Amino acid sequence: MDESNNLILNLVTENSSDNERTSLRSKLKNVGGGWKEKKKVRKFLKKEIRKHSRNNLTDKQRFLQKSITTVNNNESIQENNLNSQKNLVNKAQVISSIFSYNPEIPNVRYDNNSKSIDHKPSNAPIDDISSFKSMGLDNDLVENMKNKLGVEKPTNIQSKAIPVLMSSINKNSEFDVIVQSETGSGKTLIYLLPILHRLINITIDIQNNGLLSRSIGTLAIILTPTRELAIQVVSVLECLTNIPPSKLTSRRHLNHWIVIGNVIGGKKKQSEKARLRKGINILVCTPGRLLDHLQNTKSFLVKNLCWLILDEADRLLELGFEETLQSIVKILDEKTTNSETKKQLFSSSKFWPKRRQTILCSATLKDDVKRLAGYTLFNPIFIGGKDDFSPMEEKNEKSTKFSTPNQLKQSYIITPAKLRLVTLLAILKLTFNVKQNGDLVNRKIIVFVSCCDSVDFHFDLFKNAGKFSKLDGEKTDDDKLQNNDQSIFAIIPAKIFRLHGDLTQNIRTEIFNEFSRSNSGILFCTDVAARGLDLPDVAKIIQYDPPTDLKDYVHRVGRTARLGKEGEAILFILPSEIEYINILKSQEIFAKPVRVETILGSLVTQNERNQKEYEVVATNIQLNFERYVLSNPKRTTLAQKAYSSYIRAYATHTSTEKHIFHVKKLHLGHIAKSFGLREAPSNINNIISSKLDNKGDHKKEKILNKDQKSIKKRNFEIMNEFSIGNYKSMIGFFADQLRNVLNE
Ligand SMILES: Nc1ncnc2c1ncn2[C@@H]1O[C@H](COP(=O)(O)OP(=O)(O)OP(=O)(O)O)[C@@H](O)[C@H]1O
Repeated sequence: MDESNNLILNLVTENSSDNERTSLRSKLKNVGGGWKEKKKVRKFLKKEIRKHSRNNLTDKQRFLQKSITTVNNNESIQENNLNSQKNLVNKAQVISSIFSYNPEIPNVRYDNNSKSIDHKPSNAPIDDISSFKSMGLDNDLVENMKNKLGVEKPTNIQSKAIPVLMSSINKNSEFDVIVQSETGSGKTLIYLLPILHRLINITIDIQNNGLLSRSIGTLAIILTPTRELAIQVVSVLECLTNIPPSKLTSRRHLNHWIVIGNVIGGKKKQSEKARLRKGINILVCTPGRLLDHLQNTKSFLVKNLCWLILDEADRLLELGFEETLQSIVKILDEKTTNSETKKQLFSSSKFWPKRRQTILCSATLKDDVKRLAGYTLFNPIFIGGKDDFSPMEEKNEKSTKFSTPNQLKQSYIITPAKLRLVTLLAILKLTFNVKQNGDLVNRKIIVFVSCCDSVDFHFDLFKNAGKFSKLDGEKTDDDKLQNNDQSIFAIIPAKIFRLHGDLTQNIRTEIFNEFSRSNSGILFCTDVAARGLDLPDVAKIIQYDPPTDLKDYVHRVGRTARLGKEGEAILFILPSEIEYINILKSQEIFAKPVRVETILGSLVTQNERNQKEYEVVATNIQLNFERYVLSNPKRTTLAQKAYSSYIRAYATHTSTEKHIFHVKKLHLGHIAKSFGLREAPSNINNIISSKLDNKGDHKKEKILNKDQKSIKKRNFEIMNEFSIGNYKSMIGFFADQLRNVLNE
């Protein structure tokens, strides 16, 4: 007995290391005697641990421990296991604060002298003599744009690209165009305005001869990678084409025959077929649904197609889309051959294109342009925001860097995994705590995470955890002590939203519209919201998980600082991911470091900050989160799923970044904390290993092959809707990863 006693006194202190605890565990296993004797020893040990730990605690630590004890007492999960020696050790681990055993934060320069940022907006409308009218665009169209969209002066890229597209009207040739420019610089209008200008003038040229009606079929197809973007483009088109009737006879009808519509999946195909049969002249669509209709809807008329637009072209090229895109182009080539009637129609006005024109645009068109151009474009001209326009060959010689708007303030915060959740809360609190004329200012924030399950988890946590003790728990003394922290949740006066590819289309559309319209809110989302979405007045982007592809960094931060407006973006990285900052620098993306202590310090007053009182408050917040997560099996499952999907999504970083973002580098226990869990779920590999257990090599290979095939089949469905990291959908992916490891 004495021996055991010494053992405990030596090992279980607040500062005892993991090794020491492990050694205790192994020694306890060796306690001899019958079960009664063992039970006695264990009981004694538990008592001694508590006594000793209590004696060694400072006031602050005692407060923390008290909170934890209350939490544990309330939690059946913990209680069920209380008698096992294994949990005695785990319990000691729980006591360790989120501020201990964290990896060292790499030394970075926190001064403000790092490369100064040119704050002059780079994507704003330009203040010179150029105007939409001087580009030759139709007067009524320009007026309508001014009245309906408030657009008067072109942006830099618009003043470059629109005249190029317009110039082909009077030439005997048509050229394909690639447009690359910053996010929020107005690329949508670049391709829409010239098309509408032509259609209006065609209407004027050949009115009353019966050729123009919606039954002419689809004249323009605009392809977008997400349904939300398609819906957005349709709404811009509807504004632009809704031109009031003119008194002038020649212009009276203008574009009354132009029908706009979308086919985007997630809706009944039958109703889409019926609309296509009647005729949709400008069709906005996602690739999968378009291909489906091209293959299966006989009445879908594309023989007169004049324009093919690939919005966010590089994304359309990525995994799951490229094959679809090639099939689309092939079918369109076959179906748009010249016939006599078509020749007759096209000779009726000089505004008809001489041949089908293709336009590509994105903020991140780089090396993939050549590949894409190979099968979609003919002799294209490249127009860049910063470069002057040049032929494609020249463009391929240059290596274009990604560019983000000049006025965008970018920063990063190196946060140990255990501190992530409280740091996120502190940033949100800081952002919403800004006052103007005595009132809290409204803010819209987007928080990007890597997977759908993580969106669901954070959405639920930030929506409900603050109300938790009032709703679910009885008020204890500790709750009273924590009252201060309850107000921390309450201080976020914003509605919480979520958006990811796993939600039904109706809900997605509803959320997208509501967040668009509201002037305050926090949107947790996957990269489904990264591309092309024009959500007005977003003040800040938080990349809580770094993107798995550098391009997505540019698109994510591009949801703010649009059209010359100000904006902020902050990136969370783990200490092990610091090299990512060099990757950003190599692309001339300069972010300034922010100290995690500064952010957490904002949770308390200036004075308390100096005494590190914020550690107490932050630990308490974390405890609230954990208590919320563990209080109900559904919430625990949500957290576990989010944790597992996070790990899987982490494994999808591109090969060039694998040395930075490697699952092996993650401390799983610490990551679990960031999902409000006290330990890493042990079933992370179970999904795959249970499938493989007790199977011979041949069978294992068969299972992996099956998974491989099914993931390919699902590629389009899953990847194009950005639902990566969904717990179920990633099983196949994980099998793929496992195969790679086995092959290595
Ligand atoms: N010249 C302009 N003046 C004022 N507003 C404009 C102008 N051009 C476009 N806009 C508006 O700016 C917003 C952003 O435009 P758009 O979505 O086309 O940008 P983008 O370059 O395609 O961005 P992203 O790369 O993120 O897709 C839209 O609301 C659009 O109506």
